[in-house]
Amino acid sequence: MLIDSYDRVVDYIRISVTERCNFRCNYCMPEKPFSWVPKENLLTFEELFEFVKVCIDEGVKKIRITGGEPLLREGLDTFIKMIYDYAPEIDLAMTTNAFLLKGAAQKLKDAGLKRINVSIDTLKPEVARDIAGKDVLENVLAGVEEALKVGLKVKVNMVPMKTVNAEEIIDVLEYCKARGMSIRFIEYMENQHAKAEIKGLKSPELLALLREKYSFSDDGFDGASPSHYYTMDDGYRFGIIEPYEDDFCKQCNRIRLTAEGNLIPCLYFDEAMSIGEAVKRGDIKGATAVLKEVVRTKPEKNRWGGEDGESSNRAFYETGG
Ligand SMILES: Nc1nc2c(ncn2[C@@H]2O[C@H](COP(=O)(O)OP(=O)(O)OP(=O)(O)O)[C@@H](O)[C@H]2O)c(=O)[nH]1
Ligand SMILES: C[S@@+](CC[C@H](N)C(=O)[O-])C[C@H]1O[C@@H](n2cnc3c(N)ncnc32)[C@H](O)[C@@H]1O
Ligand code: SF4
Ligand code: SF4
Repeated sequence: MLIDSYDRVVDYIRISVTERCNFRCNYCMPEKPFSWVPKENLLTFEELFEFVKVCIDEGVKKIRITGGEPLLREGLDTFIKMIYDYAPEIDLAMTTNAFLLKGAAQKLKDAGLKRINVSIDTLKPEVARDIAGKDVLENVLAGVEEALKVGLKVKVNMVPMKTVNAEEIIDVLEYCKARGMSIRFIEYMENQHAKAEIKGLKSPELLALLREKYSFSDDGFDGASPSHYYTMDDGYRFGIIEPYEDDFCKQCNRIRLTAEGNLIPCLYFDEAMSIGEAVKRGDIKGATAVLKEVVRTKPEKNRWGGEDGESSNRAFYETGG
């Protein structure tokens, strides 16, 4: 079992399979990402799988495939099937922008993927174009319908931003509710890659807007999720993720792996250790030692808040969110 120095069990790994993306969301990526990881530095799915087996053998129970946009990586369904065949009980999930999902959903479901989290920031085509840098909404919504049709569980993530999509939070919530999908509003995190003018909506502002229409109770946190949950009178549940907070860090159960094999102990921490070289030369013992060291050095909580709050140079599209 992987236990960190604060007695937290680490049983969730988020694996970014590419940092590339077919969107340029202005809160996540600069218009021209400067340096993509060269293809030869990426871990192949076979190499990744060798490491995934170690993680599962060490007690990992939840694996999330993310990116960049994971659906851009060819052969993803084969990778998912490798994991599923090795450990069918794993909570195998993916976070995606859904642009390519319509054509991929059935294959992914057949391969063993259980659920997906989709980013939907707006239901207006022109707003989606402004955020993502191209016309994306039609494909995204078609992808979501297909995922539901093939039986994947779907959650939605929305980043509410002032003067961009704040007025749509009820519409997006209702869209999700009508389809039985839970929604989590993610507070915008400032970062050096995002468009400078963006101003995110903070949780109290969001709650005030939602209270104008609904009444709901505060359920607090649920397990290890960073999301704070609320239940409306009719039983529908929505969440708010305040990544700057650290009250959910006590339950933290996760580490992150980038596409080139950097293992990150905490979101937005600059520290990372590479398993890439060890895995590439077939040194699984070496990779396991790095995994254990990363878990051992996992910090108690993030360092964003407070007077000496820090930020990271690493972008969401590199860490996988
Ligand atoms: N501060 C902080 N924020 C996180 C962490 N994990 C996820 N988030 C935030 O939540 C967003 C959405 O995460 P998802 O990719 O949907 O994954 P998840 O929340 O683990 O999903 P579930 O397994 O469905 O609960 C991320 O982009 C982050 O903004 C974390 O460990 N710390
Ligand atoms: C980096 S994306 C990767 C997966 C996929 N491309 C997607 O968009 O779902 C993962 C999550 O990070 C969130 N994200 C990206 N930049 C963010 C920011 N600056 N603040 C808050 N959330 C952000 C996205 O909304 C998305 O839900
Ligand atoms: S949020 Fe996801 S879809 Fe948007 S640019 Fe970042 S990685 Fe791509
Ligand atoms: S901020 Fe770091 S310690 Fe806190 S939940 Fe996220 S990864 Fe875990």
